[in-house]
Amino acid sequence: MCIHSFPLIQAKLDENAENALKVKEWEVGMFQNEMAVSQRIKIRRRSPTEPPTHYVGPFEFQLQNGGNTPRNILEEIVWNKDVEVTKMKERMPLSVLKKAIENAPPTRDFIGALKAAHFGTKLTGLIAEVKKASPSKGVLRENFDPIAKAYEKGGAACLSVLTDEKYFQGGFKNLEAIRKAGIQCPLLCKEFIIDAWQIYYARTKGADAVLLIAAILPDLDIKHMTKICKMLNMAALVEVHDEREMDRVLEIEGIELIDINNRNLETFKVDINNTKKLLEGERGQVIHQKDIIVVGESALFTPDDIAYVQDAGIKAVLVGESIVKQDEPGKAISGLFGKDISL
Ligand SMILES: O=C(O)c1ccccc1NCC(=O)[C@H](O)[C@H](O)COP(=O)(O)O
Repeated sequence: MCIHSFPLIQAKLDENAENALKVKEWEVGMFQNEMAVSQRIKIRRRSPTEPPTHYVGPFEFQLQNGGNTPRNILEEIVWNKDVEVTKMKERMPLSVLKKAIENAPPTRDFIGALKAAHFGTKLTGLIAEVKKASPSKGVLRENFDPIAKAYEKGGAACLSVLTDEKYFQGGFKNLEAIRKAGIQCPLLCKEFIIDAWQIYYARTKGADAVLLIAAILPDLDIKHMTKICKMLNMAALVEVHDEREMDRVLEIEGIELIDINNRNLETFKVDINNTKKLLEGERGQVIHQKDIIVVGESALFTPDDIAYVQDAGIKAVLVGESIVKQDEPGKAISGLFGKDISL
């Protein structure tokens, strides 16, 4: 019997084929991408003037000329990341990473650590960031070798480690070194993830969680990557900056951890009111119903800042600059919270 006798099955097959095609189109950056536009993602995956090297079905891509300068820093980072990841994938195919993961030590429970910190103390759990430099602030700290230990001693629940070399002077070597130094805190790989391969790679380097940025990933990618994280026993911290991104992410099933970035990654403008704005009204209710842990991120400098975002409904904060720049980062944590949170 022919499949056309079963219209429902045929419809499902058509839908799957259409989804697969959409993913492919997204991956090869077709026409600045219909799908990205429909989700109002302004960040293009790669420079539109690169030579067409991909095919979808019978069609060869004719990428349009023009607009080959990144429109903002985030787009520039993503275009560079695309080139970097393509080269890394050639050197280290997924099959090699999967083999390495088979023998890797188990991951640590990132979400569990944040919940324990929050529900144990009723304070916000701290994700302390190991960040040498950033595009907006330049070099923040020359030497941060002992900083992870100081953070842990100072009461951090988890650590965030920048692994991008070009823009943040970070690296996977830092992630590996921190893991090998006997740090117990779960580790977030703070990267610009545009390809699922990077999640496997992060896992081989000791990450317990990865960052997925809604401004650069369409829903299908977030969905797919979240599933990969679950499969690898890792947490996915999904970053949003505006209402549109928050609404998209709240529609995706299985999201457990959302981070509201107070920094606009296209303009560098920071505003901690952003956290409050995105948690108000119906969005806050949905987050509560779905039992999602929300992290407040960027530009948090004082106990008043922490109290403000906590009152808005966040359960954890991700903090870089205000503690990484201090001579004694452990003590800086107490200063930030207005009390010793290591007890
Ligand atoms: O900080 C930047 O300049 C930046 C530019 C482009 C993409 C990401 C960027 N930063 C990542 C972050 O948002 C921060 O590292 C993180 O939120 C911590 O912020 P802070 O406590 O203000 O250092």
